[in-house]
Amino acid sequence: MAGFDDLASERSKAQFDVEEMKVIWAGSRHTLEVSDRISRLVANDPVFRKDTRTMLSRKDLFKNTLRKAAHAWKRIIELRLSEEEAAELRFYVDEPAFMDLHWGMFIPTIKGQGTEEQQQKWLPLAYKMKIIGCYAQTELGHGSNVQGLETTATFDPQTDEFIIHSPTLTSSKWWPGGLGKVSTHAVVYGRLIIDSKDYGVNGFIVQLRSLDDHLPLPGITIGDIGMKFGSGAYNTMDNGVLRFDHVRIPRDQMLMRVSQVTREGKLVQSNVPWQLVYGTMVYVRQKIVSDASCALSRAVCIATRYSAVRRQFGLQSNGIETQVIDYKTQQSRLFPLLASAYAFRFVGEWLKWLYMDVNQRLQASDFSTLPEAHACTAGLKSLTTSATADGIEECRKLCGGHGYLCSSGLPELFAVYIPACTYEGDNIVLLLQVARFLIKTVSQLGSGKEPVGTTVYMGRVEQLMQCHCAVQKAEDWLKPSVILEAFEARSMRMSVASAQNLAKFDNQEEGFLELSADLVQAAVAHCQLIVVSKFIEKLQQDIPGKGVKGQLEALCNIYALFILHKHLGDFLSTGCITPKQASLANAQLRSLYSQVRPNAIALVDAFNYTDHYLSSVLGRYDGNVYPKLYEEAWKDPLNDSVVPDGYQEYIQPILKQQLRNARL
Ligand SMILES: CCCCCCCCCC/C=C\CCCCC/C=C/C(=O)SCCNC(=O)CCNC(=O)[C@H](O)C(C)(C)COP(=O)(O)OP(=O)(O)OC[C@H]1O[C@@H](n2cnc3c(N)ncnc32)[C@H](O)[C@@H]1OP(=O)(O)O
Ligand SMILES: Cc1cc2nc3c(=O)[nH]c(=O)nc-3n(C[C@H](O)[C@H](O)[C@H](O)COP(=O)(O)OP(=O)(O)OC[C@H]3O[C@@H](n4cnc5c(N)ncnc54)[C@H](O)[C@@H]3O)c2cc1C
Repeated sequence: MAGFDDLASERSKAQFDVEEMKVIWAGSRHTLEVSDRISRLVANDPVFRKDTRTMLSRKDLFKNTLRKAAHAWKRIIELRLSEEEAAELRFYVDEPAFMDLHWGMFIPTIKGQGTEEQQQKWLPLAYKMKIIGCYAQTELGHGSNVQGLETTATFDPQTDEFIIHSPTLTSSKWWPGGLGKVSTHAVVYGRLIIDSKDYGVNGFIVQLRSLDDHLPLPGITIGDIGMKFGSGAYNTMDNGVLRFDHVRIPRDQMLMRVSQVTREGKLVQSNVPWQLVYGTMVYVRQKIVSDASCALSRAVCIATRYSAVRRQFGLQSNGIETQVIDYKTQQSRLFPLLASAYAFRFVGEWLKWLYMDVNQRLQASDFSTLPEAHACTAGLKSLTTSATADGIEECRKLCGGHGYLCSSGLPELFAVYIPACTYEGDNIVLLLQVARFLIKTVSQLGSGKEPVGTTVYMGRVEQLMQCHCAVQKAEDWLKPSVILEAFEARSMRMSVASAQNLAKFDNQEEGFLELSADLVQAAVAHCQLIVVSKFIEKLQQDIPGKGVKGQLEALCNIYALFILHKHLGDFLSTGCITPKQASLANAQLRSLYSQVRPNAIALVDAFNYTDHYLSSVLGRYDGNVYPKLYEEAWKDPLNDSVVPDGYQEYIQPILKQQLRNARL
């Protein structure tokens, strides 16, 4: 049987220790053990089946999600799972649901923006799921522009309460996940008004529904905002609409870590920067970067396995056609995505560390690294989600016609993933934040304030503005120092050029708007440098296992040279490399593809995904694609009857020419 033999033979060709690569991918032996155990637990539980998801009506789909969420919670309690194991279980259940927002945003917001007392009051309730919360920031009229939110929270000194109100239609909360049908509580972002004075946006804990009968509390109008892109996909989530009509909450339900309102109605600022009100977004953006490597690797795993099973043209002497993975065009589209999945994994790991480091500093009242953390999370969220969304679609095309079938798993993965380019900050809006940070850094060069963190390279501005790439032969592109210098010089020169162009404007804000398309490109260049440099740093660690390091080096070089090839215009126009060096990079890339080719299947096996998680007939571990595709087709409800419903009303009259006769 084609698929079985092909994948078995591919696996036997691997030149590295797959089990050790699994550890590298997972992050540690411990994480691998947990994710392996929990993914199998989910895969073997019939309640977590997901093969009918794309065929259910919205109501049935949603109820099924509720059933799975309740079952997941039951299993978490029964098995006494740790926080880490519970998070893995929710991940492998693989269905966007209110739980994501409760655990992923509501709880972190209370932890990050609540005082000690507020945490003590609310967190135990939330941890035990006695209340279910969501994150209600975006409104019908404003999402990106958080300072433009219109919901008001007016302090009433008579009663020691805030009055939460939606003064306009556009102030309706719109989009929050989990809000539409499930959440009992929300962190609501609104304008703090004291004595008619507007103190800007803050977070408030508001109860939305009765804990007895789930009905909305007085003054609250609430519902789901309707069907979203694709079948199944994100429609398991109840993204909601919410309006307040003078709803009163006690004063102590304003999240008061950043600023406090006293009983007398005085606003007291604590020593933490006001930007901490935006802290949950930084936390989630960091998570989204790790999630990007999961979504991309999932699509790549499907496309790689299928490319080894699928054969087209080129009869060989043994009468067998060529595996499509052997076509150079297939490799040049697929292997950069494989390399990107690994690159995003490692930059995600680093970003997690950076976030923890910033958090520890914040506890010790050191706020110095917050701007860098904001820029890195915003930029990398944008870079990785855009590349992943495009990458999933490319994987669909790599699978030819069968990739368009829901049973390939790719259409739903694409539909569920693409909003990541929008939620937690539109990707362009976020890159503009990075650009502001870069322009600020460039403007401070020479002022005595040394660039820090990921902008340290900018301290070598003179060298980077003048350096010439030393590549003379294709293999020179394999040297990490050569790659790093080219990426640093490109980023430096693009930022400096943007800053110089900006300086020509009398009004900096106007200049920023006028040059924003170029500024976005400079931000992308900086973020790509971060990804490349973190991959290179990873390779400097001790990497055990036969051949593992060699494979990762090849992937790192593929990622870097692919980006160089894709953005050749930047590298050439800034004079970082010559056209001859560009063509040597291309030759090296081709040679790297040949190096990865025999290891491709093993490199995707190292993700350690179960067939349940992949939910793809094309990506099956055993490669048994054709019989399963055939089998899946017959499961479609349209095939329940041989003659379709509607035959007599709509097909028969055409065939019998009754319709034409009626018109004549
Ligand atoms: C097949 C089935 C598969 C199923 C898979 C299921 C898997 C599920 C896995 C899901 C994974 C993740 C789940 C995600 C769920 C997502 C739910 C979505 C939630 C949301 O979207 S919540 C809403 C998010 N909203 C936004 O992000 C809004 C974006 N806008 C902003 O962030 C800001 O308004 C702004 C930054 C764009 C601008 O703000 P503004 O106040 O105008 O500020 P500026 O004037 O520009 O800046 C002022 C200074 O503040 C600094 N700053 C800005 N932001 C921050 C920050 N966050 N932290 C620190 N500092 C910040 C800025 O740099 C300026 O500083 P300066 O004065 O220059 O020094
Ligand atoms: C599936 C999904 C789940 C979500 N979940 C939540 C949730 O749980 N809680 C919550 O509060 N919100 C949630 N959101 C809302 C989400 O955070 C916002 O949609 C997002 O921040 C983008 O804001 P917007 O919709 O206002 O886009 P807009 O800002 O209106 O963007 C429209 C266009 O304008 C451009 N644009 C906007 N501003 C600028 C600028 N300054 N310069 C240049 N171009 C600009 C953008 O690039 C984009 O092309 C969710 C959204 C989705 C799609």
